[in-house]
Amino acid sequence: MTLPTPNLSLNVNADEQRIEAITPLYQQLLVQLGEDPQREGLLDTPKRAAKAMNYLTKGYRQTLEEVTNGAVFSSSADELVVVKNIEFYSMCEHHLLPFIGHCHIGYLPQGKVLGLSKFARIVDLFARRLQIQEQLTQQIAEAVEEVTGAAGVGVIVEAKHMCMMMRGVEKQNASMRSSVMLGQLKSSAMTRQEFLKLVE
Ligand SMILES: Nc1nc2c(ncn2[C@@H]2O[C@H](COP(=O)(O)OP(=O)(O)OP(=O)(O)O)[C@@H](O)[C@H]2O)c(=O)[nH]1
Ligand SMILES: [Zn+2]
Repeated sequence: MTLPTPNLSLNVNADEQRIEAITPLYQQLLVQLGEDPQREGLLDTPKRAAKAMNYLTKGYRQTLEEVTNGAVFSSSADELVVVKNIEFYSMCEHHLLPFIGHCHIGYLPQGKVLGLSKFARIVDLFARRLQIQEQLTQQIAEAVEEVTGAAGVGVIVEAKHMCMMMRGVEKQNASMRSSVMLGQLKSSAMTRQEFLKLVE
């Protein structure tokens, strides 16, 4: 029996086509920066940069269904579950510079739990796009709520933004913390406190 692989090859072709289209744009960028794209060290740079950018935005080409892959299990657990310190790398949509940090996710299951690794996959699904931190936080929370049907979801994201460190105000120690609380984590101060204490 032959295994069906049409989707995979379609994706590979789409990636290759995108990289091919982006490569000359990076070549132009090098020229505009005053560089010589023909010098030895830069010969493969436009293609490498295009590949890197394709990877860093791969979340646009994935869906929640794909990344969670049906790993939702029946469970009678109904106490707060917390996954802490999920690191991520994202790209600020204003400057196309990285922002880097970690994310804590808590949820109150009601009949269903999600496979542990899938929380990290959900974070990357949205982090691997052009983002602002507040939207990233909101999208992660809504996705966890959608997949688990949880009675409450809390997400905290803490990150350092290269656009604020390498340029602009050049502050090296400032970090940004954003949170989104849904359902019982929003309505019950006690549950929210429990979540905040667990991720301290
Ligand atoms: N709220 C929020 N702001 C962000 C995020 N990433 C970058 N920014 C900010 O977006 C703003 C864009 O401001 P502009 O004045 O249009 O751009 P700019 O001249 O490059 O700003 P400076 O960084 O102050 O030099 C800046 O204040 C950035 O710090 C984010 O994830 N969330
Ligand atoms: Zn920025």
